Amino acid sequence: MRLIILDNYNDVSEFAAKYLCRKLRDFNPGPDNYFTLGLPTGSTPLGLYRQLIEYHKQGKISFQYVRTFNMDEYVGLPRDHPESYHSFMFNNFFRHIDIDPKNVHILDGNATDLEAECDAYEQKIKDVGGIDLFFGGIGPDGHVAFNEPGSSLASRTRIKTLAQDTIIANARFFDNDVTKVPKQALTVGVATIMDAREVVILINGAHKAYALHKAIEEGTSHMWTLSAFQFHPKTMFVVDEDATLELKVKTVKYFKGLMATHNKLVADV
Ligand SMILES: N[C@@H]1[C@@H](O)[C@H](O)[C@@H](COP(=O)(O)O)O[C@@H]1O
Repeated sequence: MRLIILDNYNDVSEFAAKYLCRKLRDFNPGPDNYFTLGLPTGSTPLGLYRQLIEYHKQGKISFQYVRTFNMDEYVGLPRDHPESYHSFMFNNFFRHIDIDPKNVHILDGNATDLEAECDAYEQKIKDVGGIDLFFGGIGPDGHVAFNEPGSSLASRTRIKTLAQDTIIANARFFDNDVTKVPKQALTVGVATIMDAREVVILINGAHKAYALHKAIEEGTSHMWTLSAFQFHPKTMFVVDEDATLELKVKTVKYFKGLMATHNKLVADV
């Protein structure tokens, strides 16, 4: 595991954006060599998306040969609803870069057969050879995508009923009215993300500090689904200072001591 501790949210976003630039440069995508990216929604990745749009404008990054798979989507929310994850992704990212919309994959929460939709999504990921890099965020209860506490760590893409904590947390996007938040979502499973060749989780804010502690300083538990990544060979957490408030001083000191090495990951961007 890598734990990158940065001063604030802007630095987290910039580090993540530079990391992807470097990754793509090294991968050198082309018509016969697409890079497959897993993407989250939520307020956390907004800074990353803004920074990537900026790098795209500066000609530092192209998404022409990138295909994407999003983590999740609400069930029953019209696709053009401003809070659907379809709208979120196109408004905040895809519309501003050179990705071909046919290379964008987002679960359809209005499919007539939701289970078939989930199975087809897993299959599509397999068919393209898996995900090279999955970016993720977390909820304050340590959920990743919509893998709520108690989700199987072997879970695959499926329908999930949202936990009350998540409904309350996401009410801010629905006029602060919990009754307007959809109660179900389609989500990739923990195992779907575990299959990615690399996972990068962005975490900021004191409200997520306890989840980070549970994820990395204690045992693996399905009550903190983020902790599953202790078994992933290549996971990186990029976090701000506030998110480390519940960590041991020893943990923080150790990883801060590695910053010179970590900075090399984003050098020359
Ligand atoms: N399904 C999404 C998660 O993928 C996301 O990580 C989480 C955190 O959102 P935020 O970044 O706004 O705190 O929100 C939702 O529950």
